[in-house]
Amino acid sequence: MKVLGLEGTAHTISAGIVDDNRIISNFSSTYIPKNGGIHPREAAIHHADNILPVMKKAFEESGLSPGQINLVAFSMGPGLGPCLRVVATAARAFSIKYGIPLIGVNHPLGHVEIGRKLSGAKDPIMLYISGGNTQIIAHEENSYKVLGETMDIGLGNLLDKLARDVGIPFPGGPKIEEFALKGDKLLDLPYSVKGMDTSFSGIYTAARNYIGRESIENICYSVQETTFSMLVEVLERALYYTDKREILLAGGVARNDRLRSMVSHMAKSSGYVAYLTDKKYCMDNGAMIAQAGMLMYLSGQRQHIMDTKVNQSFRIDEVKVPWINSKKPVISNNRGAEALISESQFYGRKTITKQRVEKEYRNQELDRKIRTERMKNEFNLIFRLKSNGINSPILYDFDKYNFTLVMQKLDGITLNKLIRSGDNYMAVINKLGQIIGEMHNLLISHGDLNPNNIMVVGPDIYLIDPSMGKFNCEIEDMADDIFLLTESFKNLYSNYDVLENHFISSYKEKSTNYVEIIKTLDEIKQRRRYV
Ligand SMILES: C[C@@H](O)[C@H](NC(=O)OP(=O)(O)OC[C@H]1O[C@@H](n2cnc3c(N)ncnc32)[C@H](O)[C@@H]1O)C(=O)O
Ligand SMILES: [Fe+2]
Repeated sequence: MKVLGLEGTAHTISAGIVDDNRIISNFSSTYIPKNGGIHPREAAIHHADNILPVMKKAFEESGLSPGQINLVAFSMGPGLGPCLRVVATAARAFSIKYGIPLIGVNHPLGHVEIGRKLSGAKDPIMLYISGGNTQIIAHEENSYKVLGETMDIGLGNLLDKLARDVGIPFPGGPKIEEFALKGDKLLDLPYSVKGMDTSFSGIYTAARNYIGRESIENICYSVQETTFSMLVEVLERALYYTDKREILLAGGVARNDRLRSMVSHMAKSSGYVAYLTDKKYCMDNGAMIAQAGMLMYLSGQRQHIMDTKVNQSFRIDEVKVPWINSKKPVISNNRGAEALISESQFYGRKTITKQRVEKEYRNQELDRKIRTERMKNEFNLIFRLKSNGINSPILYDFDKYNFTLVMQKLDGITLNKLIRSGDNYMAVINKLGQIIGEMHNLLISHGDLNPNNIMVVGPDIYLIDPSMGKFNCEIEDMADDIFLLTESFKNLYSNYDVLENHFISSYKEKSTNYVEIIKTLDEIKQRRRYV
């Protein structure tokens, strides 16, 4: 079948035509703001002025006439309201005029589906990075799940804002990449990873403060090294948790060669296969919308014109994706997300040796800094937890030169496995709420409170790997812990709100500050992109 795709969520208006095998044509026009960021109304005017010319060009290039099209797809969201409405109106008009079906497509779905199509990836972990989004996505059952994402701005947005601060017009990413090639000094920037979530606004503020004091080349270099390392780290964690073997890099920022090489390097050294979307189709384009629309249509999805209302906060996890057959995750035990784990013995006791190995893909100075901090932090926080009566493995040895910790081997099952096995876990959830409440009363946050870091050992619950946690933590850190845990319930269990409610109610029994913490939790949920 032949599908016309129309895209215009933000800066670019584009028309693309695909068939079952290939991209037949694609044509775009990008709005460049005269000053400042994208102005939604001006962008919409640009799109309205240019939608017919780009469609005409796409048809000319394809050699097809509009009457030969079988389906028209358009990006229904997320994006800027006025821009979305221009595209939706054009798509509806085309559908009515030529009497063909109309389908509204989720924009991020377009990015990942064109990437899969062009690269041949089947069931990858996807790192989707654009101006508006930064997400780690994986398919499970009937939809794509967002395993982690930015807690504030998209990485592309950071790059565009930083570029604008030094007088570079949109899109800033490519120019930042050029400058970064000439930088070599790593400036100190916050490294903001929590579980599989990231945040970029603190990095933007810190980077902006270097303007005028450090060279623009070194600022760009440091921003890229830091943010890309964060993303490859969360990508690696996602691969570990899901046990998928393929990686797909998509979205506008995926054009960046340094990022591409870091992802390829990580994949190669860990035995994964990296698929990188063809650079030509990383930025917003009509072909990607056509491709996603075609898959939706072929899987039997139909929309009446009344169902095609634009949705500025449309999320990829709301779409049904039955065309992928993803395997059930199997968690491997011998390789942690960021460390080698081996069974060992310490004076006759069964132990685990955890070594944080060098990550060759990232800047070596940054790598040593992260590994040292994480290892020390894990040691200190486990010690604090245990001395306050919260179960955590006994520590036997610490070798800072080899980045190694030796700790008690726990004979138990992770909460992740327990929930997936369907065994009775409600009592565990209740108890966990109390433990986390007590931990927060001690002003300790865990930093990566996901069900893989919670071990159930007989009647007891143990917390493992608090290496990203904090002592003397803030309310925000505590709320982040709860956010991370309850979000991961969503990916584990369809009745996740039951788990969440049980957890929160037992947490409230113990926490002395829960009113403020829950208030902050609600703010975090609101702050999340496109919620
Ligand atoms: C909702 C939708 O409008 C939005 N689209 C979007 O942000 O445009 P996209 O084309 O996917 O990505 C553009 C971003 O990609 C960045 N970019 C382009 N080339 C780059 C490069 N070589 N290095 C780094 N960033 C680059 C740009 O600076 C810009 O921030 C999205 O996908 O979230
Ligand atoms: Fe995009």
